[in-house]
Amino acid sequence: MEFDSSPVFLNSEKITRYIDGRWDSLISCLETSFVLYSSDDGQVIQPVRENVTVRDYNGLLFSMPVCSSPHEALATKIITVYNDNHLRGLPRIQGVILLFSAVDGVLKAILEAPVITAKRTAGATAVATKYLASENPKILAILGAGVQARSHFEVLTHLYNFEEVRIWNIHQNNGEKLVKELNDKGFHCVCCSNVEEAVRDADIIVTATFSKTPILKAVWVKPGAHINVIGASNPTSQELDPELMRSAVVYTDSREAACVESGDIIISEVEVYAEIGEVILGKKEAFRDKTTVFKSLGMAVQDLVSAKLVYDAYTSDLQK
Ligand SMILES: NC(=O)C1=CN([C@@H]2O[C@H](COP(=O)(O)OP(=O)(O)OC[C@H]3O[C@@H](n4cnc5c(N)ncnc54)[C@H](O)[C@@H]3O)[C@@H](O)[C@H]2O)C=CC1
Ligand SMILES: O=C(O)C1=NCCCC1
Repeated sequence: MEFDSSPVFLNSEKITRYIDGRWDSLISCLETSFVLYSSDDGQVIQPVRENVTVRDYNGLLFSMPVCSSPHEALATKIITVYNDNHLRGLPRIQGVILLFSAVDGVLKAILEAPVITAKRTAGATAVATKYLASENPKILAILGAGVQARSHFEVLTHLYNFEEVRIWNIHQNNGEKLVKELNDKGFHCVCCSNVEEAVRDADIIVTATFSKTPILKAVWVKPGAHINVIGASNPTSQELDPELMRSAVVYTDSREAACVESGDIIISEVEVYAEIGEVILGKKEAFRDKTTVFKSLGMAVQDLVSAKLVYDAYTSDLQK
């Protein structure tokens, strides 16, 4: 019997076709992935990711393997993160996700990683925000104007009807460019010239930068705000002032990863109160009235469920 073992290759354009406009499905898959990860029953096996430093070029290589029994799938995301790539006119994050069957080990698909990384990170934030933010948020502030800033704008404006969306970027011209791009699509956003102005009275704040040192201070943040911390994914970088970290209830995606990868947690010496999966499971409380931080590191299981969503949509399209 012939066995066609060739995996399909899904490039960014194809992935966009199968994932765009599907925020609700993606958010629901990601919510499930948080629950599976934080359950104690071993349905998801996900070691802390490995990384290799490329010292000469300010780069990193990450390897992120995972097995999810309920999905009968294995995946590994392999990405490079090159902080100086904007100077080369290249994206900072590049790579692929390999999706295998857990039943027979067959490699089903190779998917370019950037679009899924952008969407699943924002989708994961959406899940955390749904549980942790105040019920009727009016002001959104986004710090950063890159890939994650865009996907976070998309998902959070999909979930909420904000009265105001403010964007700040270290290079104001890029902040203005993003604001123009969004306003041309019919939104109403404003570009702020400093962080304090951007976050004043904000109900939801997203930090999505490559800053190594804190950009957001406790005194600027409204008590009860919810902050999604997307950048600073290594033990020596911070986006939040330690005082702010200490004044908030801190949630994360993976406690195990946070304790070795998050500078915001390690340097501030704060306790992680809960994984967001534990909140969804009802094992830990969602303190909506307090200032909350969701420290997102990014998990391989998020890539697995998102890659599977895209792959399943692609294969079912082929059968039509
Ligand atoms: N938690 C997660 O699952 C994931 C986190 N990330 C992290 O999110 C952050 C943003 O990633 P992308 O949007 O893909 O990158 P990007 O390159 O598209 O955007 C980066 C933004 O950071 C700004 N920036 C750079 N240096 C800065 C500094 N010193 N201070 C303030 N702003 C600065 C840039 O102007 C730009 O607006 C990175 O830290 C990345 O590692 C990325 C993917 C997944
Ligand atoms: O989960 C991911 O994907 C990433 N996390 C932090 C660094 C860049 C990519």
